[in-house]
Amino acid sequence: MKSVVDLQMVSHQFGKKIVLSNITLSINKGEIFGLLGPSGSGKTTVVKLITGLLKPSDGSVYINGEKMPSLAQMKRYGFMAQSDALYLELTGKENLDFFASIYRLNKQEKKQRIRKVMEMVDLTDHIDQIVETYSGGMKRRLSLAAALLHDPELIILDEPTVGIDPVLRKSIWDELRQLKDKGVTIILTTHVMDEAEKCDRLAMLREGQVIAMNTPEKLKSDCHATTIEDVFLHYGGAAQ
Ligand SMILES: Nc1ncnc2c1ncn2[C@@H]1O[C@H](COP(=O)(O)OP(=O)(O)OP(=O)(O)O)[C@@H](O)[C@H]1O
Repeated sequence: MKSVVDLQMVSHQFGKKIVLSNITLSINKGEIFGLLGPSGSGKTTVVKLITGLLKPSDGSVYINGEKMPSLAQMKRYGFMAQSDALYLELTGKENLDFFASIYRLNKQEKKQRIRKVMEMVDLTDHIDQIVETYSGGMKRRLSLAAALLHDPELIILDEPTVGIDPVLRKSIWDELRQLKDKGVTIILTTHVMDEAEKCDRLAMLREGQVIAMNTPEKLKSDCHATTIEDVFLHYGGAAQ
């Protein structure tokens, strides 16, 4: 299977504090790969290393075989950070117009893609509303729309469904699965167990180390657990 993202013996520290230790993993094309772990376990740091926004203290990160940070690769993926990077004084549409210009979409593509992604996140009715007046969940959804805008082949989402109600969360998962079926690779972080179950493969993080990595089914059967939460407890993780 072709890998899209590779981490080779990656460690990271902030000052003297070691936050990731010796992580090696490969994420395949068309896979929904979840990073699961309690708060502070290092999920966001892994995501920042994959995006190239942070350089590992040790080891290497590759996207499509290119060592990160690679500007060419950074232009290609879609990234949704944990905190929304939006212009609050602009409308939803104006925000997406701005991102479309960064991605250099032409006028026609811009129009089509903005309509499509706003439908995907159910914000069509709020497209001309000033973002400052959006709820927290609406801002999350607009950030997701921005990450999907240029139809990327790799999507990296840090806690994408925090603050999003269960009905919309389900429809966002349906969209993510459709993208996966088209061959899009999706990496996401979560500490929601039922969301972790929906991933093709999971890496469980605890204190900066991968304590287990496999499909949710295999993780459960290997330790005779019925839930992902039990798997986490089995490997010594703390439930969230
Ligand atoms: N810029 C920084 N400087 C110092 N320490 C940091 C910095 N960023 C993160 N850390 C520390 O690194 C560790 C891992 O943080 P990280 O944000 O990757 O965890 P996380 O699993 O994503 O947590 P959460 O689920 O709460 O977002 C934590 O102990 C955090 O305090």
